[in-house]
Amino acid sequence: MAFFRGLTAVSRLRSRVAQEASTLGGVRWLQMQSASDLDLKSQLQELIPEQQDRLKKLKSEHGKVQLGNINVDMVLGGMRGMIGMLWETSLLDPEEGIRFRGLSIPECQEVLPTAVKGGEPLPEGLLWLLLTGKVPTKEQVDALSKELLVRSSVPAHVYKAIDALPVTAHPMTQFTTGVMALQVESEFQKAYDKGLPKTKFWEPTYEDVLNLIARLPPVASYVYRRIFKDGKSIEADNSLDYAANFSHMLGFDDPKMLELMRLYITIHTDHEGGNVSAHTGHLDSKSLVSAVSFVIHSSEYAIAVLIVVEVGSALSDPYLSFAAALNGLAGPLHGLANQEVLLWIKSVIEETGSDVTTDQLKDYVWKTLKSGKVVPGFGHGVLRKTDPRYSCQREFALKHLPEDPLFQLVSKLYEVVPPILTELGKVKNPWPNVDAHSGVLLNHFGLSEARYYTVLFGVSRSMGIGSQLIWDRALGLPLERPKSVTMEWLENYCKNKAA
Ligand SMILES: CC(=O)SCCNC(=O)CCNC(=O)[C@H](O)C(C)(C)COP(=O)(O)OP(=O)(O)OC[C@H]1O[C@@H](n2cnc3c(N)ncnc32)[C@H](O)[C@@H]1OP(=O)(O)O
Ligand SMILES: O=C([O-])CC(=O)C(=O)O
Repeated sequence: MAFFRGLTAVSRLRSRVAQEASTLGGVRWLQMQSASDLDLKSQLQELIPEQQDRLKKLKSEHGKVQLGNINVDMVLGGMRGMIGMLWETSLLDPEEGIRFRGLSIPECQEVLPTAVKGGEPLPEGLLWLLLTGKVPTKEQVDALSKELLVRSSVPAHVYKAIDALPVTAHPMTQFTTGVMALQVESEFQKAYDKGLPKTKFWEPTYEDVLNLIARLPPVASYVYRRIFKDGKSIEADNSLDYAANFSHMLGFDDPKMLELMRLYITIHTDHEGGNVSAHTGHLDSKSLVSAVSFVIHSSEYAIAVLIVVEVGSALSDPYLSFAAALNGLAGPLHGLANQEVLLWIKSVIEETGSDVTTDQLKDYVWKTLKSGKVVPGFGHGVLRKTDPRYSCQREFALKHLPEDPLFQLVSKLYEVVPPILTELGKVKNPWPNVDAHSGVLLNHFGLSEARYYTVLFGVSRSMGIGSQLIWDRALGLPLERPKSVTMEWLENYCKNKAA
């Protein structure tokens, strides 16, 4: 499998598609693609043996090669910089940001199929790329859109489980509850119970992941309409692609909003494996935590959970893993930051009025810091430059909503916040991250309920976490179980080392 790097890779890709197209007669080639060319699972079936051999070779030839030293700071500092996990779908560079299977965000915007000419990439295309490492044709993307649509029906008990919660429950609580309720349909769990051999684990995992991704938009929009629109839900429009249909079910049909949703879902999918949500999903056994927390909310649902717990800690299915991931995403230092940013921006305006001056903004940032809070949307655990996900959202705003007052405030914050964070002397990255920008874009098109934003993030992240989970099973990756130590152990170790 080719993993493409840099712009040269993009041109290589382009010429490969062009070559094949001309050999077989241009557009006709596209029409002549066989059913298996258009079927994602068949594509994976071909790729998996190759990758299994690759991993085997890596292990046998280079298994003992050292990847660096672990020091005490790393152990005490949240494992920053420690390489400890295989994650095939994306890789994060501190300076240039995320690459999905080797392609940067601008490169994805250039080569992935779009719904409108020159528009934003279709997230189905990114899903195909994450899973196969290959840039799909428009026909492949359309086939995947249809496949997701076919898989998208949600059993009634899911909505009942959500309805068991008070309408005031946080949207993420309601959303995760819906995901947990979907779990009762897990193909993986059924196959595992029947004694499916390990070599075939990836197949029901694939079914679960695709079903999960397909069913998240109806569940997520149900939560939105339940909380903010008096429970009046909107039917899916089967003529639309994944992101557009999601936007439609939420109640937003402006063509620019559909484009925003395509961009939003594309860029939030994956951020290599060490971020809180991806790592939690990968770790699997953490799912038990979310399973148990659910029992508190709904007795109807608790029955499902108790069945799951029997297999959960050994090999959790994609629903359990993803629910665990969502619980991590719901933390304010991670995915909840996009909610926090808009609320914070609105609080600035509340305090200073809409014509906020640079000095007023500086004062407000200092006030936030002095009250012991972080400035949401700035800083990062890995990145050391402006997040390219921020930059592409800024490009979108410059193109579609340059006059929006909140966008202008976000632009002002870009100038004001980094020098202040730098002045603190401890912040490793003073630049904005993805969450600094998304809220004002959504708000512009009428999706102004900030508390809901992390649900959108969750829908998108299912594509990254789900894709890697399929590969985890295909490659037979083992249970993750790093070693922990006590302070006493570290003190003794360091004393002995010094002696
Ligand atoms: C999708 C995402 O998850 S992107 C991140 C979304 N989160 C946010 O935007 C919240 C604001 N940002 C932050 O809290 C942090 O920058 C994080 C959590 C993203 C990264 O944390 P770390 O890797 O620990 O960052 P870093 O090493 O720079 O932290 C050093 C110090 O600077 C502080 N710091 C970092 N960013 C900020 C910030 N935006 N505002 C105030 N202080 C900050 C940290 O709290 C830490 O302080 P401490 O030593 O007193 O505990
Ligand atoms: O990479 C991280 O730690 C956080 C982040 O930006 C993401 O998960 O999207």
